[in-house]
Amino acid sequence: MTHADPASVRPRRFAPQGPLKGRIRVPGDKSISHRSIMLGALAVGETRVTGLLEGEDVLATAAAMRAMGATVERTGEGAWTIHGVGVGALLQPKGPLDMGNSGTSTRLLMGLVASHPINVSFTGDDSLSKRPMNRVITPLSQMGASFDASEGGRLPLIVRGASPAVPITYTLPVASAQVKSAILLAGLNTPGKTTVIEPVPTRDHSERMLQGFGAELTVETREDGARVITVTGEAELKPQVIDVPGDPSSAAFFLVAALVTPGSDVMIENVGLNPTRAGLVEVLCQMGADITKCDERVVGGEPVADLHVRHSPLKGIVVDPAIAPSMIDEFPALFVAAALAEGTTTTSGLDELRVKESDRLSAMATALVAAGADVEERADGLVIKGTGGVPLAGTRPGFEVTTHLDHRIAMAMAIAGLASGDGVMIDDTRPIATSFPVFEAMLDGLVA
Ligand SMILES: O=C(O)C1=C[C@@H](OP(=O)(O)O)[C@@H](O)[C@H](O)C1
Ligand SMILES: C=C(OP(=O)(O)O)C(=O)O
Repeated sequence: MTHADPASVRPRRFAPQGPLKGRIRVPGDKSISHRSIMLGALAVGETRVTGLLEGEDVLATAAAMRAMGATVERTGEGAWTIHGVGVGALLQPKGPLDMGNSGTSTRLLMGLVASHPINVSFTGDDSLSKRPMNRVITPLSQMGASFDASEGGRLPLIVRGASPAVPITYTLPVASAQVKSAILLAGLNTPGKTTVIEPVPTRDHSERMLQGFGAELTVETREDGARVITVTGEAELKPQVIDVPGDPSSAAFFLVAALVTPGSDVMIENVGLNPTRAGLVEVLCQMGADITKCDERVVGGEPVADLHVRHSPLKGIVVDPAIAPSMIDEFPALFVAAALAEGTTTTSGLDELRVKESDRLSAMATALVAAGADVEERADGLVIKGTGGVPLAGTRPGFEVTTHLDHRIAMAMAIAGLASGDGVMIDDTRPIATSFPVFEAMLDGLVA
């Protein structure tokens, strides 16, 4: 999709609606879907995946793995089979790999390519081309790969893989599961042991899935809380059958929508609640949310539950910055909840939000103020004085929220529209398809 094409933008006003009622099942987890395809493409034999997220980001990963030799086929809704090439056997793609809007595809695939004897060119849309890649270029260069990147370490860029690559021990300077995963994936085809030390735990889907595919991978937690993750290279991965749980980052929008819309009562089925992802539910409960975890179970090696959520009066809190990595993509949704809560919500330690698909601190502050909220933007967080449940005014006629090619800004502000007097006008809903193509249909179904 070319988000940049002005002729095809899809603006929409999200109007106030009655209560949200019913049961929904959000699509599969984006992080796990990317990794299922990548590891399936490296295992010899047939990997079968169900519940795969068929969003544009994951489709970009699928296309890239095909271009490097794997067979990746859709067999039904969310059902995919992958025949991998084996670790070390990725092929030189014929042209550039278009990563679209997806940071995860880009950084993880840069890791995979870095230890293969191939040269790969990566391109992306305007949003992705602004995002920092030096965070992966630095460790992957230490492993022997070389890079021709655009100014400031950005896309478009070329990765020249090293063969053999050199194992490293690397301490993450930023809390980033993408950087961690890029190094571990590079380590798969590197002789010896590659170690990543993460001072602050981040989502651990790569570790879980690498172990599931049979890689030799150990995780130790040091006394200071840092995690030391070591993968042994020249691995042989065994194909798997994977059922992808629902994405908590997608469920987040419906949790907040139900909480802020009077009379709402919604069951969200099959939501992944890996502790490295479940921060939002904890923070919302601290704010007074009525959320019950039902039928807790394990799906695809990940903890899962059905979440029963009912409209609740929320109160503002000071959000502990230590919880940020476990809800890093959920802050846009949380900011909307804060705008409708009683009292002040203070967030900090969120510098990473400035380098996502957009600068999410600035984009959300601007958007919420335009919708009538009281927001102060600080260097590393937002301070939001809530209305105590009184609907926001909504955007003025002729004004629209700019989503900056950022799906999460679009969805968060769509939810704000439900709890507003005049609704919220969004400039372009197309970015939503990167992570949650059925978002609007699901929302429209719940308020019908
Ligand atoms: O590893 C992943 O799948 C992801 C890691 C996070 O990014 P960072 O590693 O940049 O924090 C997150 O924001 C992104 O949506 C998905
Ligand atoms: C940051 C996100 O994704 P990515 O980094 O993969 O573009 C996101 O989905 O919120």
